[in-house]
Amino acid sequence: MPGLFVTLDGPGGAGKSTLARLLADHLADTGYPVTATREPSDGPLGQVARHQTAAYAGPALACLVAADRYHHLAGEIQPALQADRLVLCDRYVPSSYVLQTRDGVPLEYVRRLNALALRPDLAVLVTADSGILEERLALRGAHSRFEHAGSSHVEARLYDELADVLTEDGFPPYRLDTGDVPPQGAVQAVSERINELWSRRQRE
Ligand SMILES: Nc1ncnc2c1ncn2[C@@H]1O[C@H](COP(=O)(O)OP(=O)(O)O)[C@@H](O)[C@H]1O
Ligand SMILES: Cc1cn([C@H]2C[C@H](O)[C@@H](COP(=O)(O)OP(=O)(O)O)O2)c(=O)[nH]c1=O
Repeated sequence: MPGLFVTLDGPGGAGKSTLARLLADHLADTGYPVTATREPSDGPLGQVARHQTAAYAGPALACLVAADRYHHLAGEIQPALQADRLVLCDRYVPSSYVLQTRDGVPLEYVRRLNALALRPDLAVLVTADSGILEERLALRGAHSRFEHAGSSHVEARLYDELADVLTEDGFPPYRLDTGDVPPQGAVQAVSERINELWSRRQRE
């Protein structure tokens, strides 16, 4: 697959959406053909998955998110990569490994459900100390039933516990701790990695 596929995952409050927005702007300003997107997608299935986490749970939410993901891949991500674009996706399969297992779905089922999803060229794990995450979430406010007091600790720990499985399945986490790195520092760190991968890809 041409282009470059970069995903951002991590616990709520880690700074994924902030980084995704600033990184997309920075890369576009430096001349990259950027397609910025997110999961759940902005399509009809994604809208339900994003806004109705109170109504959908367990295997139903796992399947809904996976169906949205395959549709998003076929309709937006893969065409952009075919056009040699840099695709930046806020949340992808690693979020399902963590959120769906937290929601009671067996890990093996989540792995099977996502087995056909394209593997990214770079899977960034945006994270921070759980105390910092809790403070940020308290300030920003919760976006879903997955975000509540104490949730950051569980989520951050699960990303760490699943690091080996994620690596084995094609999502080796490139860890970025935003605890003591301001947003512009995070942009700098990820764009350096992207520059390396993009130059290598252009030489292939
Ligand atoms: N690198 C950072 N350093 C300090 N605060 C940050 C950083 N990145 C994001 N924030 C703040 O943390 C809060 C959560 O960020 P957000 O991007 O919404 O996280 P996520 O998308 O991972 O849930 C926001 O108030 C944001 O301004
Ligand atoms: C990507 C993804 C999202 N979701 C659900 C739970 C999330 O809380 C919800 C919305 O994503 P989220 O990133 O928390 O939304 P926001 O950008 O508003 O912070 O979608 C899953 O259950 N599994 C997934 O793999």
